[in-house]
Amino acid sequence: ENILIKGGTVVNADRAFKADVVVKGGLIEAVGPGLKAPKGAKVVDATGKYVMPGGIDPHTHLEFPFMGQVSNETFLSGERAALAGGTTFHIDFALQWEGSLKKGLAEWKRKAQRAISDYGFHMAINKWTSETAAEMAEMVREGINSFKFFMAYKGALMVSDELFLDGLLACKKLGALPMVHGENGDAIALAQKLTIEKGITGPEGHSISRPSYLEGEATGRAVKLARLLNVPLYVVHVMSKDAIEAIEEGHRAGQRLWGEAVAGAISLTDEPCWDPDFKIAAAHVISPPLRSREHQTAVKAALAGGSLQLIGTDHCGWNTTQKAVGRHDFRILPNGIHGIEERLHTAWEDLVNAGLITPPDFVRLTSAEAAKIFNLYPQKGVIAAGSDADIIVLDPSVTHKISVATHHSSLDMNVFEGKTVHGKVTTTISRGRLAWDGKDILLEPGSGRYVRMEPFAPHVYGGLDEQEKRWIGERFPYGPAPVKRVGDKPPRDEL
Ligand SMILES: NC(=O)NCCC(=O)O
Ligand SMILES: [Zn+2]
Repeated sequence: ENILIKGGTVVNADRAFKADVVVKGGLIEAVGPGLKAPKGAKVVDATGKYVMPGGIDPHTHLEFPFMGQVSNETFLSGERAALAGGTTFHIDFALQWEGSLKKGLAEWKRKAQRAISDYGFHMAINKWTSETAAEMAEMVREGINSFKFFMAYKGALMVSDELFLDGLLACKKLGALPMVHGENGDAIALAQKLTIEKGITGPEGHSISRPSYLEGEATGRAVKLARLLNVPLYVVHVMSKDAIEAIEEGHRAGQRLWGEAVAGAISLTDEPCWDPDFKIAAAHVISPPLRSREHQTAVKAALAGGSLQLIGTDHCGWNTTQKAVGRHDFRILPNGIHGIEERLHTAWEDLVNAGLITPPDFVRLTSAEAAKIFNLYPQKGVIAAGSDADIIVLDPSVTHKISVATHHSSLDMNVFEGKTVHGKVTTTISRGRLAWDGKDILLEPGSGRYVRMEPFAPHVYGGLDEQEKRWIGERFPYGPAPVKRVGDKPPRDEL
């Protein structure tokens, strides 16, 4: 498909400028003023609109097997929702399967057979076997450059500090990025038991038993363990002031450290978890939990100020019947909320329209930074000649209300129900294909593509070797050489 996008304002992470964009053969062919339409090209009129790189969602769980069920949102329905909301690439979390990473990857490739957009995988590790380090290397050869470790979910996905440390070292050797879910799983398991014993069994018990300081504690621990080994670290779904402070402390210590906010934490609070209607309360259960307005304000300030660097969703879509399993015990209520379709619209409303960030900041937070971290830049995350033609057109003058009645997700609830947003994605182009025309999704099931992500992303690992060669003392306790003391005999090989 050849496409000319005419008359818009192109927004990249560094600047916004008036330009046309020509798309040919799945790539952006040219960006500049007064471009001519190639033969047979569709013309998209972007006058008065923003032309931006498609959204990259670094955190999704489609068809996620978790807490005894499989989340309802599939690759097909989830990507339809994503494209309608302007997200053209997402990274889904494959899980180690029966102890094997290879089996996990095969299982997630099977799930993605009906995909329609570009996607990639992270791999989560929860067991360390004699095969794990070798399998991690094999995953990197397969195009996975990030591994996730859960400090929460005791008895299921939770890892010990020992496993996490092994994982950090293995990641560093491979040039892969470790990711961490920071919540203290042991303490939460006990707090859950005590909450149930008090007679609190509903969704509010989920929030009560997961206080923000347990998120802060685990995030701080993860940050310090990464500091000990000098390994870059990515903290997923930061929900609290406490976790932000732990990340800021790591930044002050000079660590390579990224913090991800999720759409829900920017636009929602935990108040609905106390709603008398179980359906509404249950729909808002996610881990770490949504929090009070004070924490929401801190998350937005951290995105505006630079302590958090990107926005994902943690999209994990459960239907009300699936959530209903936890009606009398929040410990078995499937955790997770959605956002893959809403993320760009809600972030535009609550960050750009609210005057907290500029349109280029928006592109950095929703697309460019993720592309850099996961080593896809400038293939993705920028409107430039030679880049993948993953493009959105956003009309800032269109107002709409988010609703289950109009969303494209397969879910029967919407946690953003009734929210009015100013600005709408009217066109989405996925790898040069017109994917969304403001009314319909135009792509065929199975036309999606797995995208490899190579290790040693310059944005993450660039210069680390040189840094370590030069470090002495506290920040690099293993070198550069032991102190030679008076009276010590030289080692044998020096005699
Ligand atoms: N976040 C959540 O509640 N569900 C998905 C699993 C995870 O990311 O922790
Ligand atoms: Zn997640």
